Amino acid sequence: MTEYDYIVIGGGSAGCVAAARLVADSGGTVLLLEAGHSNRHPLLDMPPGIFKMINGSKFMRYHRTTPQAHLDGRVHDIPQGNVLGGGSSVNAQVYMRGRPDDYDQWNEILRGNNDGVGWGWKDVLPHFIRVESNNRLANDLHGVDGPLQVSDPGHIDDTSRWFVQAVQSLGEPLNPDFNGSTQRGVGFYQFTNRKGKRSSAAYAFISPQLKNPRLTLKLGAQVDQIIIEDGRAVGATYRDVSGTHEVRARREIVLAAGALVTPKLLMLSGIGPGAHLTEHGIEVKADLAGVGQNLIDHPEVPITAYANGRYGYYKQGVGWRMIRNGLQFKMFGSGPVTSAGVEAGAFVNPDNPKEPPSIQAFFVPIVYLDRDAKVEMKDGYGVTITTVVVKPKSRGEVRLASSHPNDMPLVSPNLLKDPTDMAAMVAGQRFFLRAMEAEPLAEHIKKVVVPTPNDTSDRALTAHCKRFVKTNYHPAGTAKMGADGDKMAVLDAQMRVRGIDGLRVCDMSAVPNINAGNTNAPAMMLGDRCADLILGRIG
Ligand SMILES: Cc1cc2nc3c(=O)[nH]c(=O)nc-3n(C[C@H](O)[C@H](O)[C@H](O)COP(=O)(O)OP(=O)(O)OC[C@H]3O[C@@H](n4cnc5c(N)ncnc54)[C@H](O)[C@@H]3O)c2cc1C
Repeated sequence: MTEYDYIVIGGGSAGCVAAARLVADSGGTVLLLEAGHSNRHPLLDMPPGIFKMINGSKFMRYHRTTPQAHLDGRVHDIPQGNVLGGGSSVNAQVYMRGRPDDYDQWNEILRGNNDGVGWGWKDVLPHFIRVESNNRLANDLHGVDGPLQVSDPGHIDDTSRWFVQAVQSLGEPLNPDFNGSTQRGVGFYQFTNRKGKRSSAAYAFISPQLKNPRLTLKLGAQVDQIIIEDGRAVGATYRDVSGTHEVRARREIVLAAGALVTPKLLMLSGIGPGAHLTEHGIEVKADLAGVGQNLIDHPEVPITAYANGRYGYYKQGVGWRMIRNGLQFKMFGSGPVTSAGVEAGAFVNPDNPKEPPSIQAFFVPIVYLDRDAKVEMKDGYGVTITTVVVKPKSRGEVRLASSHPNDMPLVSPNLLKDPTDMAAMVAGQRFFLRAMEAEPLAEHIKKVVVPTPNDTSDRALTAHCKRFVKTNYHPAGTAKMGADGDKMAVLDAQMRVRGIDGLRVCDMSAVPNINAGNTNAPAMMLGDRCADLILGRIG
């Protein structure tokens, strides 16, 4: 049987960062087990490749929700990365951290019994900075020499500029840095790519370590279980094309299989709600009621419109336009191939602009609906604004379908179930329907088709949201850190699984609450911090 000092399970955004740091700084050996494919593929490298993959690709694992009663029984997809780099290899690359108060809230939750480990903004900011290499911003909030390439969009479509101007005409300020001193406003996002190439966790963190003899990377290695002996995590079993293997960890195991699979693996290993495990014939090693609970995701609802001219990215990825764009990129390193397909966005609070933003918006220069949106729409030139509730109150859960590792977990995200989330989303939809009617965007719009703009009553917009709400791809919180007195806490402030030695969780499962914004950068921060905790460099 093979032994390593550390085993990292899941080579996604957090797992790659943690593994790379442990290889570089611990002096020990590290085994990184990743179930998915290699990240070396042109579609993954190209910033807009996501739009070719989102509706069907081997690089994604398509989780399905259970029927959502509050959405009239609808079932929707939750795609997650199935590739080295995880979400960071397939995502839309928007670089976002959230707000300082997101992390100060975690700190409050953990205050009192945190072993001196702070989780406030001042504690996490150094990790964001260390990871980052920004191509425009250099100040006390941004890093310029980290491994992760963060850049302004390589190409900006005219429609994105019209959107930014339209939202300003509604009274929102232009924001040059959504990760700066204030989140509110409209502007152009920054992205985890550079010069037309994605900067995933795989490229930024693992590639530089590939020749390091202390790193062993196994792809296509699906972990089935963590081996627990006498209350300590000592190894894992995984399967690949050559069969089933058992590996051992001398020091620690770090679990980072993502917020939907991490709780499944904990439960398959006997760590979770006792009654639920017993129901599936699994021996209980640690009765932790919180495993799989507290599932948080950002709900997203589209507004789509046809354009009255040949605007946006429709057909830019097929036929002669694809050849022209490819040539432009090869010869000059510019053009649509350098855009992630999303360039502009906004953070607003339609109910009270003086309060922190409640809604994030993404402007997409195509007609864009997910594969499970059951609506007949003709192809054509157009644009989409998706609105996202940034601090949702709804909570869902992940449970086991069976004790068989091949079965996907049962996922119930309960998006928009809490009435305050629905009210925020309806207000967001109403606000951005106005943006579609504001100049200079309005003069290029032929017709808004989803939702029907003729009826913006609460009743009609609520029905629209129930019909179209889907994931913004940010599941989180299913193995949360929490204080000693919190019966639902799975991890302590050092990301250690309560009641089990030698096991930490460092992916988006670990967060007590979701940050107000996209989640790739926070996942990388968690991976970096977990490595520091293991190395004894915090607290
Ligand atoms: C389509 C899409 C678009 C997104 N867009 C953005 C965006 O623009 N900006 C942003 O900031 N965030 C975005 N996100 C979200 C962000 O990428 C994720 O929140 C982040 O990558 C999560 O990191 P993680 O480490 O928690 O999990 P992941 O990155 O999902 O890593 C989990 C890893 O574990 C592996 N794994 C799973 N099961 C097993 C197993 N049994 N054994 C071994 N390995 C296993 C998976 O293959 C995966 O590589 C997007 C996500 C998706 C899917």
